[in-house]
Amino acid sequence: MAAAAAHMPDGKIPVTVVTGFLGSGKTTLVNYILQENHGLKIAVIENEFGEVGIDDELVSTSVETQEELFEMNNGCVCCTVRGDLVRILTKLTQRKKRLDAVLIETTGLADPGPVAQTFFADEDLKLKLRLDSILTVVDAKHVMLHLDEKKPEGVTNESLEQVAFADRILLNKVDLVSKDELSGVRHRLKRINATAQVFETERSRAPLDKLLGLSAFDLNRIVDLMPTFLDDATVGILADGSLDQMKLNKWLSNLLQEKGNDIYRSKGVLSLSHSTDKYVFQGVHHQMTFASSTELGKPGWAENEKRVNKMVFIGKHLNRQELEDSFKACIV
Ligand SMILES: Nc1nc2c(ncn2[C@@H]2O[C@H](COP(=O)(O)OP(=O)(O)OP(=O)(O)O)[C@@H](O)[C@H]2O)c(=O)[nH]1
Repeated sequence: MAAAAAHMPDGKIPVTVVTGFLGSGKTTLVNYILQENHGLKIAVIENEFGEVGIDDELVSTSVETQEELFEMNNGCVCCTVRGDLVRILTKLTQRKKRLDAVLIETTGLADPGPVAQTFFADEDLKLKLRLDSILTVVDAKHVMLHLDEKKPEGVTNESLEQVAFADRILLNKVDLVSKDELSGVRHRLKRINATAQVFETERSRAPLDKLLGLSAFDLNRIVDLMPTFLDDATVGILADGSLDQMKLNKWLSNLLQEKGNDIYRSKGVLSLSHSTDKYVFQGVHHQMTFASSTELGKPGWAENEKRVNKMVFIGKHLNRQELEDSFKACIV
C-alpha cells in the first residue's frame, strides 16, 4: 500500500482520534492499520484497559496508558485523561525519530470532544501536532440500539456524540446485517451527521489512504456542535522558590471556591518554605488534597536541588496571567 499519511505541508504530525462504542471494532482497526505494509511510523496511544496485539517490527512506538477514572460531581471522566494525554504527546513530539502519524484509541464510552480539545488547548502541542480527523467506528448490528438508548436527563448519549463528532465513519461488521438493515443504519447516521464520509467495512478494513493524513477535521463544524470547544484550556505554571503555606492555602481555597466549577482538574508539585518535603497537590473541581513526599514514600528536596513549583489547571475560562500572578504572590 502506498504511504497514506505523508507529512503535511505545515510540518505537523497528523493525529487521528479513533472513537466508537465498546466492541465496535476500534482495536481491530488499530491492529489492521499497524499491520499494513505502509512504511509509516505510527505511534498508538491506548486509552483503555485491555491489550492490543502490536507487532514491534512494524510499529515504532506504542504507548499504553490506563485511564484513571475519577468520579466527579458532574460525572466528567475526561479531565485526567487530558493531563496524561498532554504528557504522552509531549514525549512523542520530543523523540529524535520523527513520527508520521499518531493514533489515539479512546475508550468506548468516552465522548471524543475533550480528547480533540487537547490539540487546541495546549500551546506547545498546537505547534507540533495537528488533529487530522476523528474516526468513529460503528457496529452495524448494534448501533441502533445504542443510538436509541434513553439516558437520564443531563447524561449524554456517547454513541450519538461519537457519530456527531466524526469526520469519517467506519460502518463496521457489515457481515452481520442484511442489506435493508444496513441501509437503515446508513440513513440514521446521515441524519445525525450529514458531512462525515461513511465506509462500509468488515473487520474495520477501509482503504488507509482514505483514513489517515487527510486534514479532515473541521473546527468550524465542531464549534457549531459544541460552542464551548475552544474555551477550555490547560494552564501550566512553573515558579522558582518556595511557597508560604498560609498564603498558598488561602489562595487555593479561594480559587477553587470561586472557580471550581470551571476548573475541572488541578495538579501540582510544590515546595513549601518550612519543609524539605515535596508536596503533591490534587484538585478535582472544588475538592483538593495534599500529600507530602514522606507520606507518599518518595524523596523530598535534596540539599542542593533547585526548588521549583509546578501547577497545572485544566478547565474553561482560565486566565493564565491572573493564575500565574496570584500563584507567584504566594512565594516567600
Ligand atoms: N463479525 C464481525 N466481527 C468483528 C468485525 N470487526 C470486529 N469484530 C469483532 O468484534 C469484537 C470487538 O472488536 P474490537 O476491535 O475489540 O472492538 P473495540 O471497539 O476495540 O472494543 P472495546 O475495546 O471493548 O471498546 C472482536 O471479537 C472482533 O473480532 C466485523 O467486521 N465483523
